[in-house]
Amino acid sequence: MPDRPHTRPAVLVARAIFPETVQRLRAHFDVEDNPDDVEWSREELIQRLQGKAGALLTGTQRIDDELLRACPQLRIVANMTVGFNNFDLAALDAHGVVGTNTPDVLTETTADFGFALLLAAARRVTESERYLRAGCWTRWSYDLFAGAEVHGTTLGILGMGRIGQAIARRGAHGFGMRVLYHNRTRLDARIEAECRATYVSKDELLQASDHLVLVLPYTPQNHHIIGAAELAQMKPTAVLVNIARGGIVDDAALADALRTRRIAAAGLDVFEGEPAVHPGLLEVPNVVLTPHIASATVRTRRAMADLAADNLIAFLTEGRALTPVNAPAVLRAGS
Ligand SMILES: O=CC(=O)O
Repeated sequence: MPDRPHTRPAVLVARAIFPETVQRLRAHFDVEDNPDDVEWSREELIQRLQGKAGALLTGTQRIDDELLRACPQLRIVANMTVGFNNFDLAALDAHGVVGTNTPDVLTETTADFGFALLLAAARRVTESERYLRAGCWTRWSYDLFAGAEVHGTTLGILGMGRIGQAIARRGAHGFGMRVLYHNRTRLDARIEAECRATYVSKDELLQASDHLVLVLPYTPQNHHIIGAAELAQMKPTAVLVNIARGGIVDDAALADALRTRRIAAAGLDVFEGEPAVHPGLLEVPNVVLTPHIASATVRTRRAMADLAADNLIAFLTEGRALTPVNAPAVLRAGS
């Protein structure tokens, strides 16, 4: 009997990423990539996924029952993000498809950025830079862009996973802050001690924090977990930082709270419906706005791309994903 021709698995890289990472994938797979970073419609994505066993994604492509039905050869979807709210996990499980994310490699970098936003918003960095660039700075005055203190204040953290803990360590050990946190489950005493963080109820967190950083995953339960009622509980001098996901904050309510100075300022890296930004947020001066870049250092983005690629390689060549987010009882058969 003639040997069956050896076919390599085919994978799709849905967005432009580091060429070196694509090269690494080409050593194992037939790769279709998107070097020009064309914005594919969902229909086009589904069409390009035909015959593909794996896909490297960037967290914005919705992977659900409809897509998985239409792509019966797909066995693994590898996000180049730690968040995976683009995956319908029940659908992945039902179709025997593994999803992966990129935890750990971005933890410290993202925590740095949380602090960058907190400091920038509290100390009015971007607002004062706009003033200077506009040629408005004519002389020193005692209250020019006087902002809120950060060191020695009370830092609240909503969502105490890996990134939340890295922020707590920066606050407690670097800025001498008292750290409060609220999380779905309380951390064990060793981690609390290491982060010097105290568990409190959500209401206490909102009321007692001088500044509040949001680092929780987006789930239906967390939709608008910070809305008008929660903002009303915060101190009027507080700064709110969102490096989690759009949709966790009700952006319309936040724009209103910033406009009326219900809270002092905000630093936002993620938005409901991004890349669109609520017009009310664009109108107020007391908010620092960045385009979803909390993990964007060159080294970290390389590590994220590499980990997503390593997940595809490990799973499609050896049958084990490195950082899976689900464990389907039955896996889709390989082709
Ligand atoms: O938002 C970015 C990520 O989830 O990694």
